[in-house]
Amino acid sequence: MSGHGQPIPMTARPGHPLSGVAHVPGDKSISHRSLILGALSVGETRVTGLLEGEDVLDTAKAMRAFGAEVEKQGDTWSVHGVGVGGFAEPSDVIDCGNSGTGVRLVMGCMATTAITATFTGDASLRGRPMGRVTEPLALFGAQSFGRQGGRLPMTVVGARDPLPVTYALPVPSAQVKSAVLLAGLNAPGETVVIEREATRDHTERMLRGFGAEVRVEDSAEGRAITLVGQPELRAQSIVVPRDPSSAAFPVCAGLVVPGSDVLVPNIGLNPTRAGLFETLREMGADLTFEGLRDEGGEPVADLRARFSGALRGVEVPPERAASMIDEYPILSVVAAFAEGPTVMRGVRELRVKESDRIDAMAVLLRAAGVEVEEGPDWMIVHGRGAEGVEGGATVSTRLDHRIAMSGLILGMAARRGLGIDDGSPIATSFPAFETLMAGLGAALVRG
Ligand SMILES: O=C(O)C1=C[C@@H](OP(=O)(O)O)[C@@H](O)[C@H](O)C1
Ligand SMILES: C=C(OP(=O)(O)O)C(=O)O
Repeated sequence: MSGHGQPIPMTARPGHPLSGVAHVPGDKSISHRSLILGALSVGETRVTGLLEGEDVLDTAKAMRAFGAEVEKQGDTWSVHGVGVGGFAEPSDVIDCGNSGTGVRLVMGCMATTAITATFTGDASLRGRPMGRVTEPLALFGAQSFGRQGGRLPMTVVGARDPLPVTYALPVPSAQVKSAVLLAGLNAPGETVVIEREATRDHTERMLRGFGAEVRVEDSAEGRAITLVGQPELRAQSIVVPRDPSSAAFPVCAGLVVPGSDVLVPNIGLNPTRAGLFETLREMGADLTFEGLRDEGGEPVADLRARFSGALRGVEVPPERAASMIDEYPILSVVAAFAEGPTVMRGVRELRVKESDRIDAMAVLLRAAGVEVEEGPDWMIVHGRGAEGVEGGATVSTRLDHRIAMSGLILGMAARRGLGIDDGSPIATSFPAFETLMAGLGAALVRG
């Protein structure tokens, strides 16, 4: 839904150690893909553990607009798909709200069907670049007409006789990779995407799970993913794992709030998503993976985060960026409490998320008394270590859920707490955040 209603000012105060068990919601990336691949399949896909955040609910609405039946029955979501190439033309504008993943993946999966759809979103999404998706979609024969700079609202006219495509990603983006692969579903022959840096691989894995033929080969140019077009996707039963990007918030809170001991069970540690946890361990965090096991071919563990007061700054390897791209805002909060500088390079993509996250975090941390340096694709946070973080400010969250949650966690550990002007975007990815953090003992108030 465009817009988030009334802003919800919130304040986090220090002095309360966090303890207990935090069950975070379902993975956002896998939730979007479950609905989309279910809608492109023949038969009924049943999904449990779906993230019921605004981003994913907007994708559910979009799938209904293209003709799939999507409904919730008890704890299970049911999707009756229309099959590859079976999308109907929506009768109204598709509003993807705050979700880059939603709009880019849905554009991909309609772009090789002879229908037209117009997309929009909230003020944040209308400011984000769509050319990165419409350029490869044009190679299939799709046309697009948007605002200047490739911005929403945008109309996509699907290709009548799509051609298969070979495309080398110019940016490390799983959203672009996925849009091209989803478009390739309804093109004859083989569609190939080549990525220099491995990004999250849920689309490849799930396409295989739904019965498509997907090959992955490593070559000198990078990772080549080949999809054989026009498969009949078969409906599946999906259990969505819990989201490591949401787990990052209670985990990092446990590391920076004195006296804390927090358990976050059942978190997927797919290597294309787990870069933050590796980085935190390099910083000397008391973070353990309990009951490490294999579930559905992916490593899963219960994460236990304990405050130790012994965090040190590190240099995050740029090649790790894709595996923790959504976690830099909360990492920069942990870095503020560590001893010495934390250097983050190769993070240009942060500038085109729900907000310019380098700028948003630099402004937030400086307002809290932390020194930050930044450049086009880098940021250095000068950790305060034993001196502690002052806090005390009220900062703008810029329609960005991750900035909002990162600000509140900083406030739980800073001497004078921290206020945010609007916590409403948190509902896009983590609607239970406030209740869950309060359940651990955090002092969070509205206003
Ligand atoms: O494919 C996905 O589900 C996502 C990919 C990432 O975006 P990019 O692929 O644009 O980096 C990430 O930031 C987003 O939250 C989810
Ligand atoms: C970048 C994010 O999401 P999206 O691109 O789907 O809006 C995010 O959740 O941090």
